[in-house]
Amino acid sequence: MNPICFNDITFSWGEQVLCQQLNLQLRGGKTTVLLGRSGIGKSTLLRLVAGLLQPQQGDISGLPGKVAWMGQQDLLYPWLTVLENLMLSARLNGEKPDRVRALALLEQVKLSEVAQASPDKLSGGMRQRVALARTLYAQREVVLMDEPFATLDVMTKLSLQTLTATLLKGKTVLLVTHDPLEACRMADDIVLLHGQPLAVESWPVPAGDAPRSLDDPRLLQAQGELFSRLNQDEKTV
Ligand SMILES: Nc1ncnc2c1ncn2[C@@H]1O[C@H](COP(=O)(O)OP(=O)(O)OP(=O)(O)O)[C@@H](O)[C@H]1O
Repeated sequence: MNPICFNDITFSWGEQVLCQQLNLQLRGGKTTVLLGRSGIGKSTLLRLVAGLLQPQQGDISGLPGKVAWMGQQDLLYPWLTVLENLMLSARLNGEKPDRVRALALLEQVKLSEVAQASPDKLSGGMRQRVALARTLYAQREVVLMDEPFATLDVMTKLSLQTLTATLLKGKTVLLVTHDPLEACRMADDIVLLHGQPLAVESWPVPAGDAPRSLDDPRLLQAQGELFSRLNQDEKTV
């Protein structure tokens, strides 16, 4: 699978130069986590990849025509059932909805029993599982995730991390998060963002494949080291 490359990207919000001739390569078929203090520019980079923003200079290469997006808000429609929400992209694209595949995905995220329910009847964690199934239904090679678990309680978050890392294996995933533990559990590659204009730093991931188990003491040690590094950045602001 192709890498996604930021080639000499310059982007400013008015006078604020967010990045200047930024170069970054994301491995194809792997999960890259972007970490950095609040306001550093993580979401802006994600939106540049999604094509929602255009750089003033440079380009991003290696992208397929369409990418999937999963954010903090699940954007489920309450007037559609869970199953209909899953298959909505097919309807919007004028394709025949694949009910069998949608039901199989609901089974993978352990929500078969609520296929005909309204999303309004589900908990926050269940709704994000529907959003994950909808992301998988779209069958995109590239998945962009902007803090998808930020609003969930810690136990729900941990189980969603495991499910997501398992089901998205093999796709090119770019995940923005504030959470060092999430990064250490889910990443194949970790990229730290510092400064303005942005500089990127590659950070070592803990041993083993994602999703990494909480039982592994190396995970908690790696989380601590990453937390200290991020804390240094906070102090310099
Ligand atoms: N629509 C906008 N117009 C002007 N400036 C913006 C806009 N969106 C973001 N910015 C600025 O760009 C910078 C980076 O914002 P961005 O949302 O990308 O950061 P972030 O790292 O994702 O932050 P957080 O972790 O808090 O979500 C911030 O200084 C922000 O104020």
